[in-house]
Amino acid sequence: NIAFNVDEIRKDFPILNREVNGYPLVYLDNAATSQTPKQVMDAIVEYYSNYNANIHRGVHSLSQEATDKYEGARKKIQQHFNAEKAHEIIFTSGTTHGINLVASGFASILKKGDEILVSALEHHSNIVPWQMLCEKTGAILKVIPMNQEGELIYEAFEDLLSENTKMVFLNHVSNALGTINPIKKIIDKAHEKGAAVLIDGAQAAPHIKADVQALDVDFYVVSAHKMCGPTGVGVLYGKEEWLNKLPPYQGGGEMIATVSFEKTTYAELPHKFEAGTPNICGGIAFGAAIDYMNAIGFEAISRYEEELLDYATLKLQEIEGMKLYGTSREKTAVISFNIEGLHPYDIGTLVDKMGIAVRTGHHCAQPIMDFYKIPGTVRASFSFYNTKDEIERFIEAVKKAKMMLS
Ligand SMILES: Cc1ncc(COP(=O)(O)O)c(CNc2co[nH]c2=O)c1O
Repeated sequence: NIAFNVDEIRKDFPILNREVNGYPLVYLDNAATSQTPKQVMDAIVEYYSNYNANIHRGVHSLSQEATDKYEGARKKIQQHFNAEKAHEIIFTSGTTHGINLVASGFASILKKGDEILVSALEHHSNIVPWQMLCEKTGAILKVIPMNQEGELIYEAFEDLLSENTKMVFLNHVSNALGTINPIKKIIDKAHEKGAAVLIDGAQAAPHIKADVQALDVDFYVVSAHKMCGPTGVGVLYGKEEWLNKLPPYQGGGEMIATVSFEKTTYAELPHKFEAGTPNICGGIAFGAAIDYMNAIGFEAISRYEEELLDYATLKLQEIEGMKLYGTSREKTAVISFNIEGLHPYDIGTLVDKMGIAVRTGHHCAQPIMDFYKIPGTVRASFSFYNTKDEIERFIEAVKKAKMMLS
């Protein structure tokens, strides 16, 4: 890994030099989407400049080149997540697509009265597909509760588990609070009851290098745009045994072996789940993003982001009326907060006038806001290319916004 030098790293992100409302941009909305280094942009330009062609089955050289690069990216992603086989990596359009693919597949497995467990910390994209599945199958959705610190209550999870539990799904990291969930413990416990586990890794992927074999997880989903890649592409990792049990998600080209009006047979993994022309460039650029982050190193990224988180937390807590949500000791560099008597939306709008980009609202995690009985929060989420100077500007802007609103 290269020595961690944030000033050198920032040179890879042209957008960080721009101004917003006459101020230098301070981008602290990384949990929504990360910024894109020029190494990833170069991979996109290179694809469309030199080897854009439709993949698989093409007999011409350009198609073979594009296919090799696309399948090469799949292998890179397989190695990154330490999947046993490349065909356990299914390209998707992102986390939401991956979750819907699995939930849809379980419609042919679950029956009335089966139970599926979801955590209270989930993003809507890891709640709604499962509610739709329950509507279809008569399965019962049960919720693993959270505590005031924004952590799952493990004992309650154990109590909810029963012989009827067929699936457990939760995020590796909460997008609204930053809480890192004890997923290995949960996976092992769920497997004791024979339940399959899907982990939503969208928010973990930019901070933690998940090892799917060590976790023994059944499904793990991520989006490229959370980890320096482009939007519109992600992957679903699934254990081969599980992916072979699920029916195809979409019908069309690529996902078939033979088609006749009498009978159609489906392709082997991974193509069974990859109908139609995929986001070829997106998949290749995702591979470039993984190379980029691994060159810096997740250990170095994690250490640096922890420094940023501790510093920002300390400085925010100096502000009178500050209330932080998500105070687990195990968390990534995400801070959700409110200031007594002020609406998060007003704070977010005012700091934007000073060039600071944060997100306000329920963050597609309304059950968490309901738990805390609040309409939403201001969420600042940091990445390895943010600096302490930017945190100081952010804190000053919050203080100024508070003054203007009081
Ligand atoms: C935990 C989690 N799961 C799933 C998703 C959906 O990912 P997508 O399919 O790539 O959209 C998100 C996106 N989270 C956010 C998107 O904008 N602000 C956020 O916090 C997320 O944070």
